[in-house]
Amino acid sequence: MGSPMALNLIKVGCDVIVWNRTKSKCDPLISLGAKYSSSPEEVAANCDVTFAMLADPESAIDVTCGKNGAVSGMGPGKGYVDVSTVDVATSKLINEHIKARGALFLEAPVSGSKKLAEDGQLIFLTAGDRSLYELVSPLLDILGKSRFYLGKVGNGAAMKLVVNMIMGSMMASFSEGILLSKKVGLDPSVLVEVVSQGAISAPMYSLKGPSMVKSQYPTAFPLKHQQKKLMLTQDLRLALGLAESVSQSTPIAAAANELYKVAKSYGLSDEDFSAVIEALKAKSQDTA
Ligand SMILES: NC(=O)C1=CN([C@@H]2O[C@H](COP(=O)(O)OP(=O)(O)OC[C@H]3O[C@@H](n4cnc5c(N)ncnc54)[C@H](OP(=O)(O)O)[C@@H]3O)[C@@H](O)[C@H]2O)C=CC1
Ligand SMILES: O=CC(=O)O
Repeated sequence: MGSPMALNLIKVGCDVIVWNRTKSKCDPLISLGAKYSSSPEEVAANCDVTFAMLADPESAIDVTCGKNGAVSGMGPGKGYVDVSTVDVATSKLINEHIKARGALFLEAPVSGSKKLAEDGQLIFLTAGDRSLYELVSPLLDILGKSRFYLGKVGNGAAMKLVVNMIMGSMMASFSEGILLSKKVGLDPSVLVEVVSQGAISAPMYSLKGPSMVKSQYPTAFPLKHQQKKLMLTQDLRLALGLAESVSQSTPIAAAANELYKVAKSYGLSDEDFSAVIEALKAKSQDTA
């Protein structure tokens, strides 16, 4: 997600300095004009505004607050925008560390997949320092199609987790429908078409349904990332934690989460999250 976002900034002529743990992934950006710094600290020291796009809460904290982390390069007049998906507590922790250096902080997780990042069509769910939000709005408008300012730090993270919780449950339910339609002798491709025309139509169903019917799961939002955690399961887990923290019952999301865990155990971590349907196929065979 970070690469296409940086690329879009380079394309419009922004001065971009990049860092990534695996440096080779910066090379295409460097060849297109980005400069490279050897640590998050150096990036932050050399930039007015630093964007972070990291896998999960652990890496977001490490890259910000760890050794040679971005915090060490921050200071008054600078801003830190974390666009990673993290939980509320992580975002608040990062905010505290950035603020302690006299800098501004904005959390800005994104809704949208790799293709939407490439196309500059992300949706930003921001919260934190309003003045930083206003300062970076022109950049967010290059990277995305809409932006929401949601108030105090934590609200952006919470909104992102709620959205992905709904998405995870929707995909699990859609998978059940595809398999049930097939089992009762219907053509699941027709089901996808019917759904696309009605009140429950969703771009996600129209986009992923045709390949799910063919048991293909071209990866857009991976079931997992390199660290062997399920990306969506991570988001569902964080969303369930959020619900728990306010005693909100979320039985549908909890059931969906179990399915994603089964999908992982079937070795589907590298596939798109729509591969959760395979977990249901396997379950049906188990009980046949
Ligand atoms: N993919 C998607 O469709 C969407 C993803 N998101 C969110 O965006 C974020 C990034 O996702 P995505 O780009 O797909 O994930 P990737 O796995 O492709 O990228 C993760 C990034 O985090 C870095 N990273 C991971 N662990 C560490 C660590 N311990 N220290 C330093 N760097 C680390 C990786 O570095 P390295 O290259 O060295 O491994 C890489 O740059 C996640 O929070 C995800 O939930 C949000 C919306 C959509
Ligand atoms: O986080 C994933 C997305 O599609 O949004």
